[in-house]
Amino acid sequence: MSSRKKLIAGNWKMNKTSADGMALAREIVVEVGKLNDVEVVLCPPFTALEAVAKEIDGSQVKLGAQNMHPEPNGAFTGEISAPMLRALFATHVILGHSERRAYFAETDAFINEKVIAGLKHQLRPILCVGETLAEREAGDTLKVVQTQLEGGLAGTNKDQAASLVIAYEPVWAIGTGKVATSEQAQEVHAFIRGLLAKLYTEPVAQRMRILYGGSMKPANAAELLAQRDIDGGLIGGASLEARSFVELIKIAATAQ
Ligand SMILES: O=C(CO)COP(=O)(O)O
Repeated sequence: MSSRKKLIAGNWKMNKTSADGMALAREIVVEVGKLNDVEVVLCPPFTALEAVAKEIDGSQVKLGAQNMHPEPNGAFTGEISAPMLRALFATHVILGHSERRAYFAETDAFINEKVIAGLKHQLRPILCVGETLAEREAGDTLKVVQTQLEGGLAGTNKDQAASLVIAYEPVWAIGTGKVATSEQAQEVHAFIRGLLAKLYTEPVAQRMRILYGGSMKPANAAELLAQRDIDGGLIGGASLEARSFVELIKIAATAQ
């Protein structure tokens, strides 16, 4: 049993207009907006942030973005900064998602700049790490995760660690319906916690949340969330409908 409160974050990716996002957020707030046993974060696309912020106002549900630029402002056409997100009452930001790494060539060094900037502006980064299928089959899973984690967290200290969330998302399990087994996930989560203990300290690492992401849904959530080092989920597909997302939140609320 752990004292860490479970966290369920919905990564809507490039889905939902602001009107659709409002409707979804409203349903979620009605169902779980007062729940205290689990932390809930909605991460809509930038264009729906303001509308969703209004819907969740006054509830326990929190707001996150899916990406940001490390600079606070300037000539970076098409980008969004940490102060802009803070102005819309975002508290979290997903950084280093495998889709950003794969399709937008984000490197660990660039992701690290974003992590540092997010912390500087009082945003909680949800740093994503995870191996591809080829890397897993080559036996490189832990090496890849270590490189991404140490690269992404470079220059952070143990006081900042309290604001950080880590998400282990094996690339081969994202959007594929192929969920990692609870043993596969727990092995990597325990490894990550060990690395966090080395980077910060053991007590700090014990307080940090490590989420699992990759085809998590109501049918497989209870077993994953029962693992000692799995502290919640970063949910893609199953966060796009109120019914499955609310069910996941309720499962997390009762998981030990
Ligand atoms: O990438 C994910 C969350 O960030 C996981 O996506 P799926 O839940 O659709 O597999």
